[in-house]
Amino acid sequence: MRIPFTKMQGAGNDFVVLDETRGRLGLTEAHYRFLGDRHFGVGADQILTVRPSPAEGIDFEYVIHNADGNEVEQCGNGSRCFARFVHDKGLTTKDRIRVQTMKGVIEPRLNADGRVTVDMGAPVFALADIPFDASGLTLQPMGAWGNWPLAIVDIAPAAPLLIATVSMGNPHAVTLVDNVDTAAVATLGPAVQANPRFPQGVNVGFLQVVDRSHVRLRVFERGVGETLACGTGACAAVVSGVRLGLLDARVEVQTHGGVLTIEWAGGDAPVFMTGPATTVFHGEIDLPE
Ligand SMILES: N[C@H](CCC[C@H](N)C(=O)O)C(=O)O
Repeated sequence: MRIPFTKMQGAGNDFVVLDETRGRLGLTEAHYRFLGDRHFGVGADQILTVRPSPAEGIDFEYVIHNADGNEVEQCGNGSRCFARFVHDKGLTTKDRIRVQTMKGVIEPRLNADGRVTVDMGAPVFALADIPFDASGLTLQPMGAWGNWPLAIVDIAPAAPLLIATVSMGNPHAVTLVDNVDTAAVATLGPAVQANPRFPQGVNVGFLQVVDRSHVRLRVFERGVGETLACGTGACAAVVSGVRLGLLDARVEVQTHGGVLTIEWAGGDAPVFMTGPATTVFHGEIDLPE
């Protein structure tokens, strides 16, 4: 079956975008893996599928699959590209779009400067909702780490790693590093992901605080590996930094793929993410049977 697609990227996090507003394509997990494959398919970190409104007051549904073929709850950079896609394709004339994802409703807004701002909803900290299995762990105030539970996860090589866990709809573990350029992303990322205390896996963020309104971030993403940027990861990192008393309410996040601006007023306030959304090319591809 030959299908049309649009290749997009947001701060270097790249996507294949599919339009199912006029009917389902009936893709399998293997098809999503093929589309994400950088050698045998198109190549992307995630595959985003746009579907019609599922309910009154919602404009679209948006389904996200990682390159490994698994469906996931949320994608921040993808939500900006989704908004650019439906607007540029004439599927909506709205600049503020309400869209249902697996884990809630988010609201991207197209700005005059070409960037997109997304209300990503409020962060979730309850460990069971990450989910993180804290059984047998002693969670206690960790001095400078503030007075909120921090998971100490014994990660080989035999060194307890301090991480902050938070959900933006999808699971995140954030750890502080002195310099993202020398952080052991390729080894610690998979090690944290493999830890059985994350029963649904986890995106692992490596956060370097430059000052109270500027950070650098690398993320080893669930289902992909390290990406050039991770939108929900940037949200999770800034939220963790604010809760640790290290960051102000508006932070510029420098990633390998570009800059994201994250704003969070604390508590139950929603997290706002602003960043680029770029169409790279349109194409067609024959899917393997
Ligand atoms: N890998 C993530 C999904 C994509 C997140 C990322 N690309 C973003 O921009 O938020 C997960 O499995 O939860």
